[in-house]
This record gives sequence, structure tokens and C-alpha cells, in this order.
Amino acid sequence: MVKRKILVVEDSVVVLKVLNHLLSQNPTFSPVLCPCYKEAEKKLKESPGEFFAAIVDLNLPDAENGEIVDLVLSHQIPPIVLTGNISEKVRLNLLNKGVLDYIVKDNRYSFSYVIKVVERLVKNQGVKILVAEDSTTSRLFIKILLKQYGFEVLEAENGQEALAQLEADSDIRMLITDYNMPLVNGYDLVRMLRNNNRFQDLVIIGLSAEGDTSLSAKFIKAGANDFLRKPFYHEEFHCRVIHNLEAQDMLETIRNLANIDQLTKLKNRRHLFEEGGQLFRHRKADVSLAMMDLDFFKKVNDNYGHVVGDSLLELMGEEILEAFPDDLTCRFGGEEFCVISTAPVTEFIAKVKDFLETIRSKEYTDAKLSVTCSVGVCALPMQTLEESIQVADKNLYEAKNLGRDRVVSSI
Ligand SMILES: Nc1nc2c(ncn2[C@@H]2O[C@H](COP(=O)(O)OP(=O)(O)OP(=O)(O)O)[C@@H](O)[C@H]2O)c(=O)[nH]1
Repeated sequence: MVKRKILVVEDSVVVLKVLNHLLSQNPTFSPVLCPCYKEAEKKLKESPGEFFAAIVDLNLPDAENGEIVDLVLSHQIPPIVLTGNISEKVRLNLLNKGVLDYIVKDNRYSFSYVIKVVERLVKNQGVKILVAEDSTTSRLFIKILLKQYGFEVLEAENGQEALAQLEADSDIRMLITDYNMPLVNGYDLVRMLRNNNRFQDLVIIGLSAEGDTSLSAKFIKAGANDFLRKPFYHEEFHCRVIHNLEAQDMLETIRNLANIDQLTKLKNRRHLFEEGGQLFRHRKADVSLAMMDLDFFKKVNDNYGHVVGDSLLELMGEEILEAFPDDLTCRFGGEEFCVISTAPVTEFIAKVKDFLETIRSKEYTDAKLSVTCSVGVCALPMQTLEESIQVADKNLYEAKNLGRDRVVSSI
């Protein structure tokens, strides 16, 4: 497990204790506590380059004017600032320096918020954001803001380039786009993306110039999630980026709950009929389908109990995901699984045979169970998913009757 050192500099013993307690609840955080500037300076010297983030009190007894912020920033560590109160001048000064956030210690929720900011920083690592903007200065400004928060930033100078990058890299989670760009403008880019199913989950934030009130509405109507009116301030920018990513995370969780079988982590039957049905409807070449059923699974439950039965199913889920990483893998029900593949038929059947060999050669769970599986494959050019399942099911039945632990296929 990757441990992340968090430097906490705070002169109040109580606040230090609270932050230590909250940070320690996350097993990946390793808080390093300092009661004063001097101690922080020492810790930073002792472990150069080791701190992931810092939570610092703006006014310390031995550094009353926020010197701790400059110290932490000089070590390239993103600081979150704690303060008793804050004037507009200090707020702007802190944000301009590049602090992640500032938090006024006026209630107990303030500290939970601090932890949320650090956790978000962890989550942002590796999150790819594409900035489409033809002005180099503006692009650089946005890039710096995003980098402060740990995002990975990609850049495009126009809408066409942005489209090409999004098509080539499915890991891009957010697009921030200007309106005025050569070749394809921001508005057309959003419309093109929203007309493509593949980009339905991409978070899109439009940038609109000051004074142009109709543009923001236009962006939203075209399918953007949000917009920012230029010039914007760091704080608003970060809030919007993070709120939209959190909404996207929530959507993903809900979608996973609806599509994934919680025991085996394979796709569930509902998803199979939705996604598998589409594979058949839009087929260009081979679509093969395998129905796989564990042999004598009832005996596992009868002899070792349902808990062992469940963990065997869980392990089978892992084996299936490993054996068929590029295919649609589902739990059809009970101890029956379904795999749909668009690989060439012979290649797919060879993979199914390898899978049977793998599980035959291992022992599973603490009870060291030997497991075999029977498989029926349909690789005929069937018109629908339902027809293909029927053929595969018939072959599965035959595989069971022929003595189990084998593949029967119709090619
Ligand atoms: N532990 C556990 N058992 C399940 C689950 N779903 C279905 N089962 C059990 O799986 C067993 C399936 O038994 P059968 O349909 O008779 O099949 P089998 O014993 O595998 O025999 P063959 O398929 O003929 O080789 C039943 O006892 C179900 O109760 C589950 O989620 N967890």
C-alpha cells in the first residue's frame, strides 16, 4: 500500500490531535506532526521530496506572518492553509501563491473538509483533463491551476485536435473548452461529442467570455455539464472542476451497482442483455458466446456451506476476468457464467479450453477445492443474443451429459 506523508504544522495541541485522528482513519495517510515553524523546517530537511501535501496553520508563534506557506511551497509541496479568520487581501495573496485551499477554523466540520481536500488530491492523481483553447496564455494558466491539484493535463489548440485526442485516449475524463477556436469551435465540439455514445460520461466545462451571457446557455444546451465565465478566479475554477468530477464519480458508482454482480465482480445479467444485444445488432464479424456452468457446485454448498460456495464463486469471477480480459464476461445466474467474444472463433474456443485447464489445475478456497466446469459454445452466425444463448445452452446440456469438464461447440 502506498503511504502518503502529510505534514501538519499547527500550534494548537487540540487541533493537531483532531487532524492526526482524522488523517489516521485513512490507512494510506501517514501524518507528520509539527507544533511550530522550526520543527517543520527540520522535518522537511530530514525527508526531502517525501511529503505528498501539507496542512499548515497560517499564524504560528515562531512565524506569525504566514512564512510557513512559502516554506512548504519552496519544497514543491501543495499546502492547505488553516486560519482563524481571513481578510480579502490575505485570501487573494494565498490563492496567488498557489495554495490548494484555505479553511477557516470556525467549526468542527472545517477539519473534515481539510481531509476531503487531501483525499481529493489523491484521487486526482492520474485523472486526465484535456484543455482545448487556442490562446497559449490562457491554456497555460488553466494548465497551472489543474496541475496544482495533481491532475494530468493534455492540451489542444483547436476543436479538431481535441476531438482527435479524445478519440485516441479513452482515459480522458474531462474536457475544458473555449468557444472561439479555429477549425472546430467549442460549441460544435460539444455537440459532436454528445452525439457520440462513447463520450456520454465525459465531463465538459465550457469557457465563455465576459459579457456573452448567451454563450453559457448555448454550451449547456449542447450538452456541457458546466461553464465558466472568463476571467475566473482559482477558487471557483477548482470548485467547479471538483464538483463535476464528484458528480461523475457518483454516476459511475450508480452505474456499477446497476451493472456489476457484487459477488463475482463480473457484469450482471441486465448488463449482458443490454451490451450483448448491441454486440449482436452491430456485428461486423464473428460473435461467439459461451455458457459456462461449474460442475457439481451444489455439493460444495452441501459439504462446506454457503460461505465457501460464495468464495468459490468470487474466485471464479477473478479467473474469468483474467482469462477473458477483452470479452464481455457476465454472471448469468447462480454458478452459470456467460462470455461473449468478438475474437476469431478458433482463438476464442482455444481460450475457453485454456480456462478449463487453468481451473482444473488449481485448488480453491481454504477448503482446497478442485473445480471443473462444463461449457457450451455457439459460434454460429446467429441473428440475436437470445438465439445464441439457446444454442450455447443446448451445447452446455450436452457437455454435462457427456460427463462434464469439457467444451461442446457449434461452429
Ligand atoms: N453459495 C452460493 N450458492 C449458490 C448461489 N447461487 C446458486 N447457488 C447454488 O448453486 C447450486 C446449483 O446446483 P445445481 O443447479 O443442482 O447444479 P450443480 O450442483 O452445479 O450440478 P451440475 O450443474 O449438474 O454439474 C444450487 O445449490 C444453488 O443453491 C450463490 O450465489 N452462492
